[in-house]
Amino acid sequence: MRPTDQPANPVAGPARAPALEAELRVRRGDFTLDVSLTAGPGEILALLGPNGAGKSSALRALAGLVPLTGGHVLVDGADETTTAVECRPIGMVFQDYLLFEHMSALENVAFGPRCQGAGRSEARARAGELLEHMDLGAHAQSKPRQLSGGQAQRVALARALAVRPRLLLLDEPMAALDASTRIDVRSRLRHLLEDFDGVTVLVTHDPLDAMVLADRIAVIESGRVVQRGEPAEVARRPRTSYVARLVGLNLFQGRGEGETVVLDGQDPGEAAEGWTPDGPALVTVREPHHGPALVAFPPRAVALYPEHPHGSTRNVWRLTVDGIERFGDQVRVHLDGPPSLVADITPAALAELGLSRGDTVWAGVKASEVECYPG
Ligand SMILES: Nc1ncnc2c1ncn2[C@@H]1O[C@H](COP(=O)(O)OP(=O)(O)OP(=O)(O)O)[C@@H](O)[C@H]1O
Repeated sequence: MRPTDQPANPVAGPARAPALEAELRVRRGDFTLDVSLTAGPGEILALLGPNGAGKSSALRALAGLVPLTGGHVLVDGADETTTAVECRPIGMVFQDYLLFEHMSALENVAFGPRCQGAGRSEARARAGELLEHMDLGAHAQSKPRQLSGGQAQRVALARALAVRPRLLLLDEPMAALDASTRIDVRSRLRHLLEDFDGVTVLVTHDPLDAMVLADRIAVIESGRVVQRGEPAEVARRPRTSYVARLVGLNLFQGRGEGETVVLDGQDPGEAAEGWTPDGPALVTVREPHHGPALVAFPPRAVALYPEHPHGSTRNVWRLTVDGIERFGDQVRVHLDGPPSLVADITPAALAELGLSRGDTVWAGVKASEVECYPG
């Protein structure tokens, strides 16, 4: 039986104030990780980053699977830094789920509670509740090999939640699924975690996972957090070229001088051919900005012209076509600058312009399409 102080919701844990506060310093060979992570009750924090950035190392350090060379891990205010792995209040879902093949789904989920000292019927009752919650009641007696990828993932999630963790660690939980299953599983996972009042830390290198699932994102590159914020903020105002590529924006670094940003490494005095007062090294923005600045705009905001355009477009650069590729129902044109950027245009516009590699073209972006923020 469930202890009387446990809430009826099978996913919720004890009613303490859950939170994560971690400083993680880890050495793995030549690689050093040095990140701080915090998350509030019920929050899903995504660790997003390229291969080898240190995301899994951070997750494993939280779990106690790799030792810290410095820092601490506080869960609900309790210091778990030196707590043995098996005694930490954590649940973990690995990429390949690691379900026990010889056990049924129910037995897999009941395993953790049994290890925690729950009686057989209590553990099975809890496992049954969780499987029902995961919409897997009909599969309780199935062995892992009889389950689809999405079902196996939900059993793994139920198993991780069965120990009533305060910290749920998900390592690339979508990686083993094919593309069509991922879409369904992604939205379902968000829904399943809605009632979990502990902290979830999710590792992914897929920006869509992070955008759809997470309340907050920490972007890790080379063992450091390079950007953190809510998904919409990260998508709108990327701070590194890696993030800009992920969210599909052109990004430049420069210096704000009022409504003009002078791009780094581009001296307006050494303007290239085609220089105009709104020339290649300058970006006009809507709000005045002073000091180090980042400017970002989407490829679809770039219009291409065979001649210098006349009209209200404030940013006009003469660029060279470096490559052309299909991009959904659009065409992506890679342009060599300064500034080097990508433009998404329609196939009809491409045909009209008759562009090919090496051609020069005029690119225009309205100031109202440019996002400018402190660099
Ligand atoms: N067991 C290990 N011993 C030594 N170095 C390791 C070990 N595991 C990982 N590393 C190194 O630590 C660095 C970070 O790896 P980690 O797996 O944490 O990155 P990641 O961001 O999770 O990457 P991926 O997305 O490829 O899984 C890498 O440079 C890797 O080579």
